[in-house]
Amino acid sequence: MNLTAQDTGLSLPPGRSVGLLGGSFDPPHAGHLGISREALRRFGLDRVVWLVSPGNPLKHHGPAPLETRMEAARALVDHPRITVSDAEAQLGSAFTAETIASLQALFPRVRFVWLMGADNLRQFHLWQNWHDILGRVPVGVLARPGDRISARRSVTARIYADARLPSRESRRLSQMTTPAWCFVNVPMTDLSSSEIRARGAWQAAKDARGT
Ligand SMILES: Nc1ncnc2c1ncn2[C@@H]1O[C@H](COP(=O)(O)OP(=O)(O)OP(=O)(O)O)[C@@H](O)[C@H]1O
Ligand SMILES: O=C(O)c1ccc[n+]([C@@H]2O[C@H](COP(=O)([O-])O)[C@@H](O)[C@H]2O)c1
Repeated sequence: MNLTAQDTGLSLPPGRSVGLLGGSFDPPHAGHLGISREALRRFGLDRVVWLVSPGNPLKHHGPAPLETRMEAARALVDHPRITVSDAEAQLGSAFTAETIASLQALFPRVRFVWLMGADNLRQFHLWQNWHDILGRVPVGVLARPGDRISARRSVTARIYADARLPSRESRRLSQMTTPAWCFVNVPMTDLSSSEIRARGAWQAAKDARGT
């Protein structure tokens, strides 16, 4: 990796707490915005970065082109402390553990927190080097309709039960020694990219822009 911190386009001041919300964002929607705002507040973060992924290793559908998803994400984000980034594609990493390791090497004094919806906690133990992710960064999990209970009963939740930070202490998450994770109940939005794709709304938007 010959990339510098500047090449990533991310301006992340040392000492700050930065939440990383990785996703396909195919397309981005109000649910992503909602959990990002809640993560800023509930986990006491200075910034949330949307890491628009080249592709989720566990999903088999080919996502829309990265540039189309980046453009849609930028158009949707309306918050000064939420940033949209294609750093993962620049880093050339397909897996989250690798992405986090690279970002930590580029921004050694930033306190990163991995963010995800409850659906991802349910299958987190299938991710590559998932123990390594939990060893590297605290993980903030946000409620998602239909997944609150299964997430809390997940393999990860059971194996890392002792590393769970009670939700009333969620603002301490970024300061915690790893492994640490915290599940917060937040106002939920019943939106998903797959449902939007199924409705054909994303295709219609892409057609309208000619992409
Ligand atoms: N409505 C939502 N509530 C809570 N978390 C969400 C919501 N939508 C997305 N997320 C979380 O945001 C991150 C990125 O999600 P992603 O881009 O895959 O969107 P998605 O709606 O989950 O897509 P798909 O329907 O294709 O699975 C994931 O951690 C996911 O759990
Ligand atoms: O690293 C892995 O093995 C891995 C497996 C599944 C998902 N992820 C990451 O989880 C994030 C959410 O994925 P998605 O497609 O549900 O939006 C995104 O950043 C993916 O790269 C990562």
